[in-house]
Amino acid sequence: MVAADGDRGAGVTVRGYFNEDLSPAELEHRTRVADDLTADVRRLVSATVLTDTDDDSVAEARRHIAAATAALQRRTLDSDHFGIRYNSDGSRRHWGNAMVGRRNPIAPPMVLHHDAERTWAEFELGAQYEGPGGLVHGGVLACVLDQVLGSAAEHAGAPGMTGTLTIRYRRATPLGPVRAEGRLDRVEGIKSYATGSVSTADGVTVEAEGVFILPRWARAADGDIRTAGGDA
Ligand SMILES: CCCCCCCC/C=C\CCCCCCCC(=O)SCCNC(=O)CCNC(=O)[C@H](O)C(C)(C)COP(=O)(O)OP(=O)(O)OC[C@H]1O[C@@H](n2cnc3c(N)ncnc32)[C@H](O)[C@@H]1OP(=O)(O)O
Repeated sequence: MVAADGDRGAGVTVRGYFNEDLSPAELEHRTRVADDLTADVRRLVSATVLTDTDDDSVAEARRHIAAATAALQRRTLDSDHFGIRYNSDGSRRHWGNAMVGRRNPIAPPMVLHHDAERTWAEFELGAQYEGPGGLVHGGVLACVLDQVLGSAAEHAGAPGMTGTLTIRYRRATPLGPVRAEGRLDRVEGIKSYATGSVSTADGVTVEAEGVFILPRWARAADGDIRTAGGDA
């Protein structure tokens, strides 16, 4: 495994990977704490968008939020990002990820499932993801598809950074439950080609194609990161 933010030699620096061996009990504990906290903050974000209460109640809420922020900041990570934290057995935590991070209230969250052919997630895009009135923001849908297609490529053993993502918005996507899915279509050397879609109960609303490229620094990493195991 590569070292945290380490120099890989030959000038190759990999940011954002932290070896942090956690026991199963500690990992289970941290997972529960993270899930509860993140769910609370997600409710707060949604309530912020949808509140129609009086000024005194807003002022009261703001005092509580300031106190909650101060409590969380009593001790913080040594880095300015969560990164990819991994155990030596290869299991990884992407808890800061904007789409799937379990410690990130910005993430919808999408829980990804995989089978031999596809990666998919079924989840809710609520009021905080609005673009046009009552509809999901197109950039959010691009984010969702970036993640699902990228994860499909990664899960199929051909990970890469997004080189090109092409999105076709076929119909508007109403806020509410959606399904996103992606699959790896083919691999050409360091480039993985994936396709996928977002759909609602009424059918496909968005289609996407992505080219995911194994970056130079990962090619130099002797497959260390590429061969890492599953997510926690
Ligand atoms: C185990 C290893 C892990 C590897 C890393 C995986 C990380 C992800 C893992 C898991 C994914 C989970 C899901 C994640 C989902 C979200 C992903 C994101 O949000 S990623 C952030 C947004 N994307 C960027 O920030 C990229 C910024 N761009 C770059 O870093 C480089 O430009 C990069 C890596 C795309 C290519 O740079 P070069 O230096 O490695 O490669 P050169 O030598 O320039 O090009 C190689 C080949 O690729 C083509 N190419 C280059 N850029 C292209 C592009 N944008 N589109 C299409 N082809 C491109 C070139 O024409 C060349 O092709 P020819 O060999 O000549 O056939």
